Amino acid sequence: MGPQPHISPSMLSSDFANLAAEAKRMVDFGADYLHLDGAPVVKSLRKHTNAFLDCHLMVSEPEKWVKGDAGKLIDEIHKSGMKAGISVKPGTSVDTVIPFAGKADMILIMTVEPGFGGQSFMSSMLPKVKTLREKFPNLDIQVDGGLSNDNIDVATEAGANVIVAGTSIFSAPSPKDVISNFRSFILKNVTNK
Ligand SMILES: O=C(CO)[C@@H](O)[C@H](O)COP(=O)(O)O
Repeated sequence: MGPQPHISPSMLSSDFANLAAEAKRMVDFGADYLHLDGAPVVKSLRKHTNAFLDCHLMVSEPEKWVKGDAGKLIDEIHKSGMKAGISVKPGTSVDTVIPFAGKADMILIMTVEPGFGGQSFMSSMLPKVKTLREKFPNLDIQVDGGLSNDNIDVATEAGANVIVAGTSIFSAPSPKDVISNFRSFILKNVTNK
């Protein structure tokens, strides 16, 4: 059996004035993780929802600011009791994260330029996912940006098992159905492949 499904609604698309309630609603709909951009949001949410907040500290673009020492940074994050992930933006080659994939708990392949929700999914990023999945059959591989029922098939066929989605979940008539659909594609194309 391969990596388990993890659906992670992006709270960037939630009602910020009711963040804790929104988070609880997503968990009730079946979310496994909550995706939060920015430390202040994490801090505020922790006050209310400690029980189900699974925190990954994502190291973005490691080669640009850690100068090749992302491995040490991952060790420090682990020592502090958190999981550590690494993310790569669309313009960055997947080769930059391969050296750290055995150490990191998760690799995030951005499928939009980071910044805001509602952008179009970049299918041209899927070869990066495929490369990682071929090399690391048990790795948690996350995709983030423009994910919806229209592209969950190709994203999971490439090997993604952690799905971040804002617009498609929060604007759906039934967020629960979207989360459940994402999960069934991951199970079929990754976990039970
Ligand atoms: O961090 C980001 C964008 O920078 C994402 O987490 C978005 O929030 C995803 O939103 P959708 O593309 O699913 O609307």
